[in-house]
Amino acid sequence: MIEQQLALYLVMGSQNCKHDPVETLEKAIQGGVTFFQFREKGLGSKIGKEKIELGIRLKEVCHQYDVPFIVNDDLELVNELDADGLHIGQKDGDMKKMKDSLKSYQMLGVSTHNLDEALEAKNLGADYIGVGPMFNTLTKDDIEEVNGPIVIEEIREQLPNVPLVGIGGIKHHNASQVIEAGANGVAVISDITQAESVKEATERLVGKVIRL
Ligand SMILES: Cc1ncc(COP(=O)(O)OP(=O)(O)O)c(N)n1
Ligand SMILES: Cc1ncsc1CCOP(=O)(O)O
Ligand SMILES: [Mg+2]
Repeated sequence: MIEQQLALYLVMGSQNCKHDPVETLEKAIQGGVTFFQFREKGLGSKIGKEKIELGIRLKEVCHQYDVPFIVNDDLELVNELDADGLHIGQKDGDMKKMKDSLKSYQMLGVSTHNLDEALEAKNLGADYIGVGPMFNTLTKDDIEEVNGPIVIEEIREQLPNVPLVGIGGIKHHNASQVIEAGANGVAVISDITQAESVKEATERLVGKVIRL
């Protein structure tokens, strides 16, 4: 189930959006987004009450279309919004503690950059693993080295059944490389959030990630 849901994963905060964030999410879901992460972070992002209010509206949109609503980094916000899960990176705290703090219906996603981190994340009970950066990106300024879809191939060889998603610099013209390497899906920010037509940009990506 989660393997199919990960097909087209939108990661987004208001700071990423060319248009209104709630509209952006709705159009993206109508275009084919299947999984969502609220990542309100960095320059221009909302904080405090405004962040919570935006989270509430984005979760409503997700649930209207049966799309899981995941929160980036912040366990407190997961609880406040009763999100469907938490996504954490290697520097976001004790993975085991985070996993244990979640409710049984909440998923844990973990960011990794190589096979060793993926094996550790799997052992600690990650429900899915993000791998990146696949390609160069200007969206996140503290990215690790770009090693490309080959890292997905290495992880897939050792972990044939783990739900995997690639992230970083993924656009409609390179998304199929990530899927062919063995990912269940791609996670995207700017190719969708910066598009003039969010729905059309999403539809272009769908064509590259759905296995026929
Ligand atoms: C699906 C997915 N994969 C990777 C990341 C990156 O997480 P992290 O390294 O913790 O960086 P931030 O996103 O917190 O800046 C992600 N968010 N989602
Ligand atoms: C959150 C994150 N984690 C690794 S790269 C990245 C940014 C992805 O953004 P884009 O899809 O615009 O390259
Ligand atoms: Mg993080």
